Amino acid sequence: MSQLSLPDSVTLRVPGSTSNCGAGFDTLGLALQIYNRVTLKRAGSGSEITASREEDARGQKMVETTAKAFFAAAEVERFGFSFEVNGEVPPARGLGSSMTVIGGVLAGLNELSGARLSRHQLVEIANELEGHPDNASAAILGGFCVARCDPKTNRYLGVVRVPISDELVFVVASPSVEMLTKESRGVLPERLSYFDAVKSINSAAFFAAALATKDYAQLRYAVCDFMHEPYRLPRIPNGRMAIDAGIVAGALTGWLSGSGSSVLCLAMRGSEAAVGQAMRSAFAEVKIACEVRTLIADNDGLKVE
Ligand SMILES: Nc1ncnc2c1ncn2[C@@H]1O[C@H](COP(=O)(O)OP(=O)(O)OP(=O)(O)O)[C@@H](O)[C@H]1O
Ligand SMILES: N[C@@H](CCO)C(=O)O
Repeated sequence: MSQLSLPDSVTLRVPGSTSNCGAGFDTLGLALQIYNRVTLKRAGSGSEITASREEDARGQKMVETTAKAFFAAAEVERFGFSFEVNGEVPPARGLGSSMTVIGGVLAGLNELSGARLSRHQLVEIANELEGHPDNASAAILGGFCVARCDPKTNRYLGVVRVPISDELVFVVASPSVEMLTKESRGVLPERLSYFDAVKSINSAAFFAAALATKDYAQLRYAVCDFMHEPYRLPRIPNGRMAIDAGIVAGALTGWLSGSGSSVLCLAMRGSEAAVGQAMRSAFAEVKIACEVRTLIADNDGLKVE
């Protein structure tokens, strides 16, 4: 592509996502139809990166780090740009907000520079930045993603991606408390008991196979995690109760979304009102306000608008 035909401005629509899906820690990710839009505008000169508005400043460091990684990987000359992030994905609630920013910046710079990195190359860079490929693969590629990394280097190696039917709904309760992934990873233990690992692998493998083959009846109570939820969920008052109440009200199963603070129930279409009400009531018992959203899966991943 000639330099002359490159755009000066680009907007990316990037889906939020739920990751881990219980025991698929750092491995399973599922894109949801809730979006942020990341707009990048090339600066007239220089290599400065600036937030377009005051409210975008919280993303400054993340955008700078992402841009640095992009320019290095794409081997293109750095240029300055401004950025803004708009949309519905609540920050620090376990719905992949950071990946909407990282994915949007990577794909945006790909467009502005004409570098033409593939989507899998973008996932590879995003995985290096975040340290895990679950949200990265879901946000960039869409659908339900089982992502694989090199066990020695943690380099992203590839993904098995399954589109998810809109018969399934994801009822997400986001309590009013922010939970940063960095802090939420800090509460995890250094070691895991052998049989906690065995039980977790059993649940993650069963869940992925049942979802991929649309054997939905077998998803009931299918999520049992011993890797991260026992350490994180107690930090969210009535978080476990909200998931259990959703299941009693008709959901198939549920989990802590990403690193929290949202909790999520997976249900067949039609039961979302009862499930949402039950989840909201569980948080109301401990006087925690929460926003309840009923979402379906996004099967497209990020898009240039
Ligand atoms: N709309 C936004 N504008 C700018 N930066 C944002 C925005 N949303 C999120 N961020 C950045 O992402 C950080 C939150 O990322 P974090 O990984 O802690 O949570 P998350 O991505 O919402 O959750 P999870 O990774 O568990 O799904 C914020 O501190 C901020 O730096
Ligand atoms: N797998 C990650 C997702 C959050 O980005 C975690 O649970 O920490």
